[in-house]
Amino acid sequence: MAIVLGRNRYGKAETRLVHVARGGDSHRLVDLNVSVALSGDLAATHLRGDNAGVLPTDTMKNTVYAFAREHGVGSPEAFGLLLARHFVGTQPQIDTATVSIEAYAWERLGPHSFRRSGDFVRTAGVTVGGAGAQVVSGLKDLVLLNTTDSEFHGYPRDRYTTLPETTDRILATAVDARWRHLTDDTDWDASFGGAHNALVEAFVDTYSHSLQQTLYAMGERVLAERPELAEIRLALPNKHHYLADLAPFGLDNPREVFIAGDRPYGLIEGTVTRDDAPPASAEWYL
Ligand SMILES: O=c1[nH]c(=O)c2[nH]c(=O)[nH]c2[nH]1
Repeated sequence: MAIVLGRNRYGKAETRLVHVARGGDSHRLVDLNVSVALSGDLAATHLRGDNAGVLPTDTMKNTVYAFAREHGVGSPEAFGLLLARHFVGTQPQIDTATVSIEAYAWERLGPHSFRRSGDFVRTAGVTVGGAGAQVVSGLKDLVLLNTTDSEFHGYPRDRYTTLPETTDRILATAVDARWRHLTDDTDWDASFGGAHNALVEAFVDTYSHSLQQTLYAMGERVLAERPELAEIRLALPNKHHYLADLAPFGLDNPREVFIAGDRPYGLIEGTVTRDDAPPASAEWYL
């Protein structure tokens, strides 16, 4: 029996970068949270404390800020590709770089004035390694709700089942979705906008018999409308809304008054794929 070093990676997590592009009268604002993770031949530091191959995580943080000045910051996908290629290209002991970015939206109020608009966070995950570059775009915390057109019944019952069947309920979720691109060269912002719209439209349009059915419809719509995408993964918490019992007060409740549940919540997760899509070249998590 031997004890050996397993998979490992390291990097600087959550470097907060705000970039102001001052060209012209109207400024542009980009607000990112950038995490870098590098892996490769890192056995020496783990086994002997030999740091000859350990680019400091402090340097990774500095690189994020320096690249923002030297190259500007466009889409999170493009900025992630630039950074990931830099680390793999300049550090021979590093074979794979993953850059994960959260982008916070700011709505323009004037030429140099903005309001943080927080109805979702855009995400990008770039992995550059031996198999090339893999780009995963996504969003999280997009809260959607339908006040009707949602049923849930026909499920198995056992001695612990108390849930009443319903043909009319509120369906609400906070969308966490990631989608994998077929190439590393796309109009990232147009692609993101199209995928976001497809997700929302499918949620609105789907008459739902389960959140699972809605999940598939959302994924299917994104892949149908975005040929540049291979696969989408969704995690949809079922944000339960319970009909309040107003009978003790002599009141009826024709599906008007609800208790918004916090926890526990159902968590519905699934992947929708193009069956002819090439497999992912790197692991990616939702
Ligand atoms: O859309 C739903 N899917 C479930 O799997 C489930 N389970 C549950 O209790 N309520 C619901 N709703």
